[in-house]
Amino acid sequence: MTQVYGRVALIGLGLIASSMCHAMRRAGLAGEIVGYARSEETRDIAREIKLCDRVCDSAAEAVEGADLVVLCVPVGAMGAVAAEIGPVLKPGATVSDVGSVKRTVIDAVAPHIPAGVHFIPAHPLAGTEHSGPRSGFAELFDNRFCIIVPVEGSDRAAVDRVADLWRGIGSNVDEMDPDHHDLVLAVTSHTPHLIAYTMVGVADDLSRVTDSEVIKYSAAGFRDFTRIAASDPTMWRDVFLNNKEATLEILGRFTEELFALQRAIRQGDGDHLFDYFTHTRAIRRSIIEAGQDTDAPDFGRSAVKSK
Ligand SMILES: NC(=O)c1ccc[n+]([C@@H]2O[C@H](COP(=O)([O-])OP(=O)(O)OC[C@H]3O[C@@H](n4cnc5c(N)ncnc54)[C@H](O)[C@@H]3O)[C@@H](O)[C@H]2O)c1
Ligand SMILES: O=C(O)C(=O)C[C@]1(C(=O)O)C=C[C@@H](O)C=C1
Repeated sequence: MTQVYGRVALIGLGLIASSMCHAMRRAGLAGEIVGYARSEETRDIAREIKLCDRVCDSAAEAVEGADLVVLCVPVGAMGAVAAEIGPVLKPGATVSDVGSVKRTVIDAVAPHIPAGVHFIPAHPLAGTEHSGPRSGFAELFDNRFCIIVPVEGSDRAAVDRVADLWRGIGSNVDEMDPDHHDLVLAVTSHTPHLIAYTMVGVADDLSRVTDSEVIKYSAAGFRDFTRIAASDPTMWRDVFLNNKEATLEILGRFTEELFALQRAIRQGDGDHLFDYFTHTRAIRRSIIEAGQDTDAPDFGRSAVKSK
């Protein structure tokens, strides 16, 4: 793989930035990787594990001379970081981000990007419940999507170059408009996380079932909920505060469906339950058929094909 950028600066050295470091190194996509994180502890760890070629003590120092700057901080912190680095960005450089929400990030960051610097927002659809500089791994983005969200007047060549980087990192690339991105992610990621947080909270609250019973008898479904509900609280607080409208819309629809299922259970309406579950099973099967679930065991795929 050939180099896509000379110097890449990563601001925030958590799961996503550290995975980008490993993946860029794996494919030789950057001449030099420079990093900055707000906490001294994170910077020390990054230096100790040699995550980047250089770790700087300020964001401004890290972006100096960088061809690509990627903001990898919680979405609520993007605007403040952009304000700090805006005045020292190299003319012709590109600023991108990896935030899970796009509209508010664009509104907060764009005003700080000087003329002559490109701003190309992006969102890799890959993650784990872990965070921090030690949690990253090169394969995180392999065969996942990275959605690029060009802003008005985005330079085509700059967009294509960011797309080349993400392809080099292992991802498939799509483009979307910011509001549509936020609605899609409210359905596929944000509301499901809220439901997982709630379910784990409910289990914890139920005094007739002890915590040790929940741990001991967790079947696969609940185990997945606890994994998701272990995700970083700062990141997810910021996601919900910044994707308020879309999340509330999807949550409203979710509540309506839940009430209908609740009524069907109370009234013993087996047909309603059966039809509903048949429909949702078809959705799962179409995801597997489209090859979108790389974690699904092979027997799942062949079982679908054989029907
Ligand atoms: N974790 C995921 O599953 C996932 C997936 C895709 C995108 N994202 C997005 O990527 C971004 C980073 O997430 P992550 O999982 O790598 O988080 P993380 O918690 O692992 O890392 C965040 C980093 O940002 C730093 N930071 C926090 N506040 C800061 C501030 N005000 N100024 C400077 N640095 C600050 C932290 O010190 C840390 O180094 C978020 O915007 C998140 O929405 C996360
Ligand atoms: O697999 C996980 O742990 C994730 O939650 C990753 C996940 C998702 O919902 O799919 C979470 C947030 C993102 O912005 C992108 C990906």
